[in-house]
Amino acid sequence: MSKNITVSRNNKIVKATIQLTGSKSECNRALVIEALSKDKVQVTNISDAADAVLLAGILRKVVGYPLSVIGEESQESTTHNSQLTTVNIGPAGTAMRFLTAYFTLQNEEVLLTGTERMKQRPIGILVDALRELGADIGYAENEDFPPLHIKGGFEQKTNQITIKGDISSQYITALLLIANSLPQGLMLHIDGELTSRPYVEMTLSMLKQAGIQHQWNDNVISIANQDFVETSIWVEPDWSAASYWYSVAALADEAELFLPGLTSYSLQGDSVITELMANFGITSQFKDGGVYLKKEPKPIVRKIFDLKSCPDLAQTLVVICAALGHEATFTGLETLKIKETDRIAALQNELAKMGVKLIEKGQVYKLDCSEKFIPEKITIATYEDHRMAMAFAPLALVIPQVEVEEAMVVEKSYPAFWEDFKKAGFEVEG
Ligand SMILES: O=C(O)C1=C[C@@H](OP(=O)(O)O)[C@@H](O)[C@H](O)C1
Ligand SMILES: C=C(OP(=O)(O)O)C(=O)O
Repeated sequence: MSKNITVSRNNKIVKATIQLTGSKSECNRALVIEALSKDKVQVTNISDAADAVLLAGILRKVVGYPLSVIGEESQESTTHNSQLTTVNIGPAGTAMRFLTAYFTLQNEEVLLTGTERMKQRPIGILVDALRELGADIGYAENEDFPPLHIKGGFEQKTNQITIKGDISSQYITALLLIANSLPQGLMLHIDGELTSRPYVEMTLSMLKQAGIQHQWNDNVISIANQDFVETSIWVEPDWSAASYWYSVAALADEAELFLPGLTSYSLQGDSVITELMANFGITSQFKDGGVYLKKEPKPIVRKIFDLKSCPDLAQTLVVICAALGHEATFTGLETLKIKETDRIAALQNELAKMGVKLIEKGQVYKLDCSEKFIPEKITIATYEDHRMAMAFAPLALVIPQVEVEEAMVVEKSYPAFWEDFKKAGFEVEG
């Protein structure tokens, strides 16, 4: 595939069945659980998401893993110390955070690194918590940021940890995933508001599937030292990926889509897309082991969307509203600036190409479509962010040509995205 692809479409009636890959969030938790359980727990329906394939490669110690993750290049760069293994997790935020905790328990010395962007994504809160437990972690470049130098295996000093909840739930998940393997277990006090809460609930549910019990009272989550049970964990299809099909449905004149494998009782908080998109006339009917999306046009009334529990849906929703000229207000977007890119700035830059403004007023963001126009062609920069590519691609239903730069970024969570777009009748060139 060339770097850029151009998407277009000669009709606005979309009918397709799309089989989505496994959730990268569920899969990455399951892989860490599998590794810590010493294979008592087996993961099935592993996601094709590059972040998950990458983590599976590291945890299952696949030699010669692609993307030179634990390949020769990175190992050569660490010859100054033969004890030190370099593990490069590329752009995978969950892998970075989960492995930081995981490697503190292994009798290994590891340099945990990632892309240039990963080196700008803060991790100090998690490192501080692990150090309080007794772990030996150093910063190889800048204080509070990857790469990290982890000397694994430590004597636990305490089981009481207080951690800020409003920066990233991934720090909390990372600690919870290792909690039952700690000799004294863990009592985690969450300080302040918990962001991305459904992801913490997902972690606890998956631990439960693996036999690990917990208590959650007010802001304290406790997990005692206990053993995993023999079981297998099946990874559900990815609801965040499904959101782009809701977007397609919202921008089409007529849409009938079937997404097999998705259920209404998902562990993924992003399944809330069904409720959010009901506001845009998209119905979700669960039957035949999947979900049917149908468009039943109706006026859009809802003006305020709080996305604190589902930050990965922000780009999808903001772009849908921009395309429809619906001047909505968004809250709960605080964490967007430290994701794959500064997603607020990226949205502002790209929406400006169709005259739409996303105006920041403290913690509230408002869309201004008063100068909106529909160009013949729009070229979208993706900032190494898969969700920029996937959120903007459905614009091909309203703009004759949508060129997406560095289109392979979709691999991070949804490698078959462009193939699936073709299946749904889009022309995808490049
Ligand atoms: O735990 C997870 O799997 C994730 C948690 C969220 O991050 P934050 O907790 O940093 O918001 C989400 O944005 C990310 O894509 C996946
Ligand atoms: C934020 C995301 O991923 P991560 O933090 O795992 O890199 C995402 O997939 O939108």
